[in-house]
Amino acid sequence: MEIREWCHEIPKIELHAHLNGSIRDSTLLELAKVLGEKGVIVFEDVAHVITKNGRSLPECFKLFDLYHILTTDHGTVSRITKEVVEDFAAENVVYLELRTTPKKNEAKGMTKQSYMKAVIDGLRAVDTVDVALANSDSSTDYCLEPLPINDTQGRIRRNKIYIRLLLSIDRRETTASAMETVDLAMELKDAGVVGIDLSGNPVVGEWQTFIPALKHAKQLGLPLTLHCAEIPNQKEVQAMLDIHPERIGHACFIEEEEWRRIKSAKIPVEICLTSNVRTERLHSIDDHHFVDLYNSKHPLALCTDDCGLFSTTLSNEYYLAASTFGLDKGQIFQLARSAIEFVFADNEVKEALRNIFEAAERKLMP
Ligand SMILES: CNc1ncnc2c1ncn2[C@@H]1O[C@H](COP(=O)(O)O)[C@@H](O)[C@H]1O
Ligand SMILES: [Zn+2]
Repeated sequence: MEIREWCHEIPKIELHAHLNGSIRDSTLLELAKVLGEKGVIVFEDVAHVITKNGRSLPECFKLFDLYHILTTDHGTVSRITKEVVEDFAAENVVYLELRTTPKKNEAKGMTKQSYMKAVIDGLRAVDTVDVALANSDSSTDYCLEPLPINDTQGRIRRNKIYIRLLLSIDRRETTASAMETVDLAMELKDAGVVGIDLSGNPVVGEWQTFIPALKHAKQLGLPLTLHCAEIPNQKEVQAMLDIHPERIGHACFIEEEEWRRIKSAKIPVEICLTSNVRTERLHSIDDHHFVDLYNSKHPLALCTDDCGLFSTTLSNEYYLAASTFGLDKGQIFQLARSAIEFVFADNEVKEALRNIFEAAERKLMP
């Protein structure tokens, strides 16, 4: 089997995917058309931006503001969640930690709670794959059991995807708003929320603003993953490491001294190759810090970040790593499997994932 196809076939774990960055282009265009007809936006202007290829980091954040206009109602939030999960499942992603920023929108009668309910409703509506969402020790309220479906030959065939949610704090938020998100994450623990992310435009916001909420999360036992060093900011990186995050994302502009800390604390790094290349975080993919981390056996996981925005898939990220850095099938499989150890879900899920990879190894490894 060709390596590209094989990267699609192997089970994969996605740890860094933003809901609104993972929307299908076709859905965005459809939503834009409706809002265009209502006169809320000018469709032609928006269509041009959605289908554009290269995107600088500042352009990405402008685009997110547009996405959020397109997706601000409960029904649309449920729809995009359902589609995003189905798309990841179609890439043989067996565990997805999906992150999203709970949003308040008074005009739409939306609260952070009702936004998250819409996300969870979207997970319930998934019908191409079995969704395992509830923590094993929780009530069965959120246990999702969609009906079996037939494959093209009429046989009943179901794949299963484990989903866990991370609630994101946007760097534009106030301390009070960030605190509210952490409390909501705690409330929704039984519904599959397993941690907190800090994301948003890296040139926006002061680190001090987020400290109370991040410390609060720590005290509540919620693991943290932080968007770290997407732009050079050594002071902030140091402060981020002081808070002992369970994982970090990107880590593009890290000085030697901080790498030493990250490596000695073995903090897993979520690597987003296409995202970093597209947003011009490095001169060439050959210079990516993946190489140093991989060679020094540092814990890392390949992730998509925003598969819609960057027109990628997790299979493609594995193929990119294989073809750029010369990894063979055995190394790629091991890389995919190693991500089990960095998921925020409990040991029971980790054990189930180990079994999935063991079965896949027998089937797919030469
Ligand atoms: C490209 N690198 C990135 N760096 C930082 N934050 C990013 C990001 N990509 C996405 N987001 C964050 O995720 C939000 C969209 O998903 P949700 O509305 O939460 O579902 C963006 O508004 C931004 O805050
Ligand atoms: Zn991200």
